[in-house]
Amino acid sequence: VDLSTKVAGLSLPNLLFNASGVCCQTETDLKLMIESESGSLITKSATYEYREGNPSPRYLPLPSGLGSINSMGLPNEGYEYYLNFAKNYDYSSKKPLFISLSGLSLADNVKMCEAFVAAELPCVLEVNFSCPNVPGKPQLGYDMEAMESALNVLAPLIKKPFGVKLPPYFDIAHFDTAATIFNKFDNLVYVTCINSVGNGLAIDFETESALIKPKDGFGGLGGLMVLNTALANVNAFYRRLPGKQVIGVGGVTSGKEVFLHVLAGASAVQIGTTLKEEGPTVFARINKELTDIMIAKGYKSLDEFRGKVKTL
Ligand SMILES: CC(C)(C)CCc1c(C(=O)O)[nH]c(=O)[nH]c1=O
Repeated sequence: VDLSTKVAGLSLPNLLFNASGVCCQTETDLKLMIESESGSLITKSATYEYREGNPSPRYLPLPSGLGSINSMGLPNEGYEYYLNFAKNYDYSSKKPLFISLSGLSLADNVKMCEAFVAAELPCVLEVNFSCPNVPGKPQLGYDMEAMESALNVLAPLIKKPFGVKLPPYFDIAHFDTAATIFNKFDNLVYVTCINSVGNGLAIDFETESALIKPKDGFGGLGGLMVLNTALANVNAFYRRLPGKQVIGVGGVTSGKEVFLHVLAGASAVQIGTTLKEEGPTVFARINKELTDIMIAKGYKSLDEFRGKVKTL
């Protein structure tokens, strides 16, 4: 990600981009990302067919201000829309394009990957493991055997370097098991941690009602409240995946959380809830805040502190 922001003599790579799902479903959204001061952009997770998604209200910032809840239901334009976008993308812009795929079955993921591989484009493919392979079964990221067998099919098919989007893990044994699986695949070159913290429930005190309509109000949690889970997942996989990279996402509201994600080991950092609430100007603000923090702390490059979180 080399869109360096030249500020105060520091020329840092621009490590910020959108969390998949936010400001990235339509060409209009994606153009806003291209025009923003983000370093990269990623598309909304694509399924084989167009999807309307769940009924609204399906996303809300929480009254507490501590985050958000969503049960979007994978609304997207269908994978051919994003394939076409990737075919027309200006790769000389130096702003890397990531394509998120979230097939409703392994067969769908295979068909979508085959189409992108056949197109031989410079975009980077990312498979969303927060999607169940079979409706009603746990999401792929929480079914270790299914995750490994999916990778046994998809990694050789994709051939080029690719990444996976992971749900948060909360058990050290799960970090160990998942990392052992990922280390079997050389072209799996990065993991993105974390997807929203699954199936939270926001209830309004006055109305005594769930806040969002789908799934009896159950939805993925994002924003500041998931920061510490995100930092743990970034650092756990940073420690366990030598030679691979970790993209951090979760809880970024300012340069401070970006700094913490990099300390935890992140090579790039995505913004979800705060981008949804503030809009694409958030990238200029947070890039400046991060630069100011580095100047205050005397750091000249991100490598000086990436992954260098201290322990007591
Ligand atoms: C949750 C799924 C609908 C299975 C995947 C898409 C997705 C959604 C969504 O489209 O509801 N929301 C998230 O916070 N993360 C996701 O990965």
